[in-house]
Amino acid sequence: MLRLENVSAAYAQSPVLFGVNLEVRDGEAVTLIGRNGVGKTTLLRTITGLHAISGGELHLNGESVTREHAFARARAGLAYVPQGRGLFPHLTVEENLRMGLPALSGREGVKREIPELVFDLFPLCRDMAGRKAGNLSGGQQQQVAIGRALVTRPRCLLLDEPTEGIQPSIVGEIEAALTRVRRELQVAVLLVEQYLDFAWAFADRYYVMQKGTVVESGLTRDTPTASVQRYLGV
Ligand SMILES: Nc1ncnc2c1ncn2[C@@H]1O[C@H](COP(=O)(O)OP(=O)(O)OP(=O)(O)O)[C@@H](O)[C@H]1O
Repeated sequence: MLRLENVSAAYAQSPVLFGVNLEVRDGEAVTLIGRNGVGKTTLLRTITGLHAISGGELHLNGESVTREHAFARARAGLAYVPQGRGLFPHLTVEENLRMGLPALSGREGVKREIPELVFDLFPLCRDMAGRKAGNLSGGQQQQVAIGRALVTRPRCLLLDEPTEGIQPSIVGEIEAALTRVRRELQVAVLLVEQYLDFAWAFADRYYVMQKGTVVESGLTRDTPTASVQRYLGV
């Protein structure tokens, strides 16, 4: 589905990612963990095309998209929920959801409307359709942000710390919704997360990043969270 080979990226003359190798297979849930500042957000932005790749190769569905722009990668099935949700606070929930629709242009047989499943997974997207997104709670905004990403009918969803600043009861709802997304839509997920219990409950496999590169990977079910906690400690 998604394969990174030796991917590097930099901010001006400062390298931040060094030869990252990572794979997310069809329908798989993978979590990427690591301390603040190791390059997780930069990696997600590099995958989406929002940040320039300076070396290596990026494959989507078996084809190289290394030189494709963000819009082409979205059309090829990538969707991204950024850290802090990235909603437009002065637009309504419905207007935010509709922002995902342009990525569908040119895709044959796909109606340019919000799929019913988004309302089914996140009923607040219908119940609060006319409310300004900026007036919603953090947990509600996160649900709208995931709903907006699903509007593009992605095959691979990239999520940057969806539990950040969200109360535990809502984390459970988000986990349940994402599990349904995987099962019912066969969407693969790459989840950047600091909340290990959530990441381990959700993901099949994990990667650990340190200083801009992957230093460990494995199956979550074979690896107690205690053994990777040291990578997140101060
Ligand atoms: N716009 C930018 N310009 C210059 N350097 C940046 C920029 N954004 C991030 N960096 C630097 O790149 C490195 C990686 O940052 P990044 O945000 O990708 O890490 P992260 O692992 O996602 O951390 P966090 O969990 O805090 O978001 C850090 O050293 C950071 O200071």
